[in-house]
Amino acid sequence: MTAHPAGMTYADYLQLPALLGAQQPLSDLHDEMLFIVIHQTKELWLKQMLHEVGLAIALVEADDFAAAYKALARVSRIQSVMTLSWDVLATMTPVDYSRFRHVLGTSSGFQSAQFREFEYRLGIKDPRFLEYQEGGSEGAVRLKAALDADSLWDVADQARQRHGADSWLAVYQDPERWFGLYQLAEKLVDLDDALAGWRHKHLLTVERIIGNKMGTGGSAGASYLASTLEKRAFPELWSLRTGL
Ligand code: HEM
Ligand SMILES: N[C@@H](CC(=O)c1ccccc1NC=O)C(=O)O
Repeated sequence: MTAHPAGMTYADYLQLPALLGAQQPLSDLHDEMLFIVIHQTKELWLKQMLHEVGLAIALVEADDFAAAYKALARVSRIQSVMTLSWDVLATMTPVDYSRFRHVLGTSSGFQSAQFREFEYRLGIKDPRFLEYQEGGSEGAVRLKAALDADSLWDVADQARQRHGADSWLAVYQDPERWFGLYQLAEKLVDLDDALAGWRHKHLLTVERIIGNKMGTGGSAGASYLASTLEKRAFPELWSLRTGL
């Protein structure tokens, strides 16, 4: 219900009845609440990061680099918070988790449409992950749109060409000349760096909590997650460094 601003309360504005009514553990075990809260928080932060990345893409297309840096700097700060939150989850012991893990069934992080949309919007586009979404669902529709749209990498690379820089290597060889592009590229590296840091903490936390058990989503578990550590949204910005 939307209240008139004069009668607006904290709970109305933040829709707390809906938000705080959405934690419904399926077991009566204490730690399942933590598991739900961590994951819901992560989905909220992903929502905010997608909001910022969408803005950054439009700003880079409009050649407003300074405003784009601001949105991207916010994304990397949110990524830091997400990476730190693994330490909260790691207070859950293997036995605590194993007691309610069965309620999860075959659900898993593979099905996080927003995580995949974030990867797609940056430029990590593996269409196989579309299969994990239920056909016609909001997640599936958004994910398909993200797969087809220009990514942050696409628009950054178009900006480089528009400004007449021969290559990203040339930008890094003369950062003063290409200052706007150089700063933009370093913001992209910050995002990729933070994403790899998040993946690494996920792997360590998983090893700590389930060892080498298989994942509920059907993967081999820790060894699958280890294979994702090599993923980069902006591989060219990493490889060019060898030539500097
Ligand atoms: C006890 C805690 C957790 C365990 C044991 C765990 C385990 C796993 C495993 C084994 C996978 C591979 C898919 C599968 O076979 O299930 C996976 C994927 C994933 N998990 Fe977790 N996870 C945990 C917590 C989290 C949390 C807190 C988040 C988010 C903040 C998360 C996000 C994801 C994402 C996004 C994927 C897909 C990764 C990719 O394909 O690159 N997981 N997780
Ligand atoms: N894949 C995890 C389960 C899991 O973590 C999960 C289950 C349901 C909702 C979110 C989850 N988080 C990320 O994988 C496991 O194998 O135990």
